[in-house]
Amino acid sequence: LDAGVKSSLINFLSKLSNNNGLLDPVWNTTTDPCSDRWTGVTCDNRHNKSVSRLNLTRFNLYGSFDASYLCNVQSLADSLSVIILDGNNIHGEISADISNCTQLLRLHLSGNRFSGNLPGSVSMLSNLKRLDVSYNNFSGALPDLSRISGLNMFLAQYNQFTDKIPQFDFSNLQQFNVSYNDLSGPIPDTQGKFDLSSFFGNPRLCGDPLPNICPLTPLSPNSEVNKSKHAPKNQILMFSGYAVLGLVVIVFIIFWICKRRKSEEKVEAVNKVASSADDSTINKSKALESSDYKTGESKTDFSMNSAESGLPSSSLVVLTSPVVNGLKFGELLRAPAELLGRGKNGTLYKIVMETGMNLVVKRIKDWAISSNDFKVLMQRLDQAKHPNILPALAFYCSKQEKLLVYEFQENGSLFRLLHGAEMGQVFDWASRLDIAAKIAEALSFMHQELSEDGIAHGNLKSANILFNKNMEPCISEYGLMVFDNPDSSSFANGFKRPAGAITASSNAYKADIYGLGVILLELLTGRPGASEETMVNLLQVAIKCVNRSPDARPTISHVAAMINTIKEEEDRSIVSEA
Ligand SMILES: Nc1ncnc2c1ncn2[C@@H]1O[C@H](COP(=O)(O)OP(=O)(O)OP(=O)(O)O)[C@@H](O)[C@H]1O
Repeated sequence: LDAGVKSSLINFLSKLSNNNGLLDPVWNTTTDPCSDRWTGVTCDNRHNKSVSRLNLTRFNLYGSFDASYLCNVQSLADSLSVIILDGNNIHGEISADISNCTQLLRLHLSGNRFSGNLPGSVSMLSNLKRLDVSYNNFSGALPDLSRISGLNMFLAQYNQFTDKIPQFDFSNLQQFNVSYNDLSGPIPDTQGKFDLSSFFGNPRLCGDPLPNICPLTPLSPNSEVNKSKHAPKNQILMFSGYAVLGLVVIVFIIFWICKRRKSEEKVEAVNKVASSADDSTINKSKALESSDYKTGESKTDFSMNSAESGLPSSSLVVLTSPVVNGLKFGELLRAPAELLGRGKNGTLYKIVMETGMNLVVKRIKDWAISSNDFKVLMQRLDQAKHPNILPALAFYCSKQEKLLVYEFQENGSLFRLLHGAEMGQVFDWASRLDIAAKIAEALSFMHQELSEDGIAHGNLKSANILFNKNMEPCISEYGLMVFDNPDSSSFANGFKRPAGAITASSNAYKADIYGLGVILLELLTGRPGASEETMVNLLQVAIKCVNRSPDARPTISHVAAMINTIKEEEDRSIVSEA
């Protein structure tokens, strides 16, 4: 390969010092990126052996992304169609040189610490199909990408973008998300293609599909009405109306904040004396463990017991979720409930709220964790957000009772899909591989994000992979590490968990890898339809994951990278076959 390309790649990587030395020994001047298969580099051998893809997902890269090394070297820029740097620790700004990578189809920078503006020069990448800058610290206005007519994915959630949403060519966009930024003003007409979840978390955005209606814009000075002789008087009246309205809103907000503070103080006081009150609550509510929840009209056993005990409604902590704003404990208790399952970790109930929303309450038994540690754990988990992880919406904790509230997922679990009554339905190989890649990515994100806190999933299995309303797989019940006696533990699908799969929290990450391996085996042992080579490759990954020795199991970043490579090879072969 061209020496210039090789040295640009090495220079590019040298700016991204690698913590665990995974790439450095492989990428060096004495080897060839294509013939020696540099990690993360894919070549197009049909066109004079040129570098077509760079996928360095989760390689612990730390440093800055210097686009000039990739995009200012003509022969590299002419062939590079994919740059994926998801899930690293890359910081700094993206230089305008990115626009010289004119052949780019995919630019994925999700889950890093990029900051500054997303440069306007991105809009010159006219071939771009997918742009993912989500989960970073980008700020400033979103660039105008309306000229990129083929763009079908734009993800920018969880940044600090400001100003209005510019015009996009929504007719081609299939995925669009700008939630959790600081955008303002009216949402452009998306042709009804995207729902609330694409825009949530921007308090100053308004208009469809958000519930808040945009305020009427003041008439322009040239409008006919303003030309009338009463115009100045009308304007004064209108603006003083706005001022009065603004004042009322401010007074209301101050009043509301004071009220909230007061109730928070109350909660703290209540929590301090909670232990004695809680004990009596639990004793009462424990009685219901013997009799199941009843669905329907009448009050549930749970509601009666808890109501009697006078449990403070404020003891339910609602996390930062737009889904259940203002959820009250009393509402949960009053709502009809249905027993979904009794697992080894506790009992699960489906709750139908008055609003029609379906929630799930997980009641964990005998978890020897202090209320304070539980709160810290829940808040930490709430900060590590990933689209394929089902977040808890709220939690309640007392000395012995821990409750967790989740959104009910109508589409069921992977376990049900693979082994349940619906197993006859079409569930092709591409979907299985996609699920494997997404679960591995999500778990990799969580392990990395929570590595300092030592929080693993602890009970990863196909019954805990739920499909959301878009049939995206989501890992549920993350972080509820209720460890059991490893000898007695087996998976519902018949795979035996080996002794040592879960023994201590230090080993819990490896237990997650084991759980993932079992899920991969479940995905593999379903119906055929895949290319044999791809299945064998995935099988090899699964076998590595379920190694009896926890130390011999790969890390999650390796697993995610291996599955991604398999998926990309499969995608490529499908494209070339087509
Ligand atoms: N949020 C949810 N929405 C819809 N179904 C759910 C949700 N959470 C769990 N389920 C399903 O409810 C059933 C019971 O869940 P539960 O967590 O009690 O079982 P389990 O995973 O076997 O138990 P444990 O986690 O204690 O080992 C499972 O089939 C699970 O897939």
